[in-house]
Amino acid sequence: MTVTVRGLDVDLEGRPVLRDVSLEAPAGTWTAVIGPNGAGKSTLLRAILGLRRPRRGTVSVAGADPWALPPRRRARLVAYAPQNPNLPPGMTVFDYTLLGRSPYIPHLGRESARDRAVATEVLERLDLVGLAARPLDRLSGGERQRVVLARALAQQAPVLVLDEPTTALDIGHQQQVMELVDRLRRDDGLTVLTTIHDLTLAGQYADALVLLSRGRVAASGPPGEVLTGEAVGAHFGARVHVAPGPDGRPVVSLERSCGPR
Ligand SMILES: Nc1ncnc2c1ncn2[C@@H]1O[C@H](COP(=O)(O)OP(=O)(O)OP(=O)(O)O)[C@@H](O)[C@H]1O
Repeated sequence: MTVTVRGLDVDLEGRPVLRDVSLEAPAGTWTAVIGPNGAGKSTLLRAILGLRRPRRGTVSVAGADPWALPPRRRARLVAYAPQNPNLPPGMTVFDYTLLGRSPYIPHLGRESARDRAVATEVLERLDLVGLAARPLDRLSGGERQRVVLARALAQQAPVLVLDEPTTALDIGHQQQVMELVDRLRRDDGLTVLTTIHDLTLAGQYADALVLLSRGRVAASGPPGEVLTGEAVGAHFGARVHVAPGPDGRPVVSLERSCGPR
């Protein structure tokens, strides 16, 4: 399902946070929104989720305005793994994952065997089965992050929105999560939108990058075009070396200044 944003302005507490932002994420593609802290990346995702009302411009998910959709219909269309979710202490990993099935469970009804099977399968795919009975407040940071992703995947929505999905993960789990999302994108045609600070990881997995800077799109397109040393220098204030990796996608490394030892 295609996600389209056109000429979006969002204000928060009377301050402009997004200005004239446009992007198009065709069905079955992965778009990564990158940019420095405070650039407006999470706000853009929240506008796409229908959680922030634009001052101007439009958002369309599969032709629908997410702001206007009833929450259950919206949740069947778009799944979201936030950066800092509210995790009810005491709730188990399995029950939290099962919350992803809420849009399919009738009001005052109970989850079905299929809902439980979907939750179990997602936990298996994320290496979390051994933690299924563990309360959320007794997990490591990386385990918590994978559980939040598990809940979003259990939602089985055609659009997956992930806000910084790998920040707390070790390199093995980063690869596991990125590969899993990429497989779902290819096999089930999911449209993936993610913010991500690791520019090399963004360039490796995304079909397109959108570089946000001070609330505006500074560049967008294939990773090799967006991730240049000049752009990273200008918008992140970082000195980096960008070179094509083995697969031709850009690898971004920090350049250390050569001072006296
Ligand atoms: N609820 C809010 N009310 C007012 N201002 C907000 C609110 N949430 C975020 N902002 C401001 O909006 C701007 C964009 O924030 P946002 O969280 O979208 O940035 P970001 O690019 O995701 O940053 P980061 O990389 O640090 O997560 C920031 O200046 C932030 O202080």
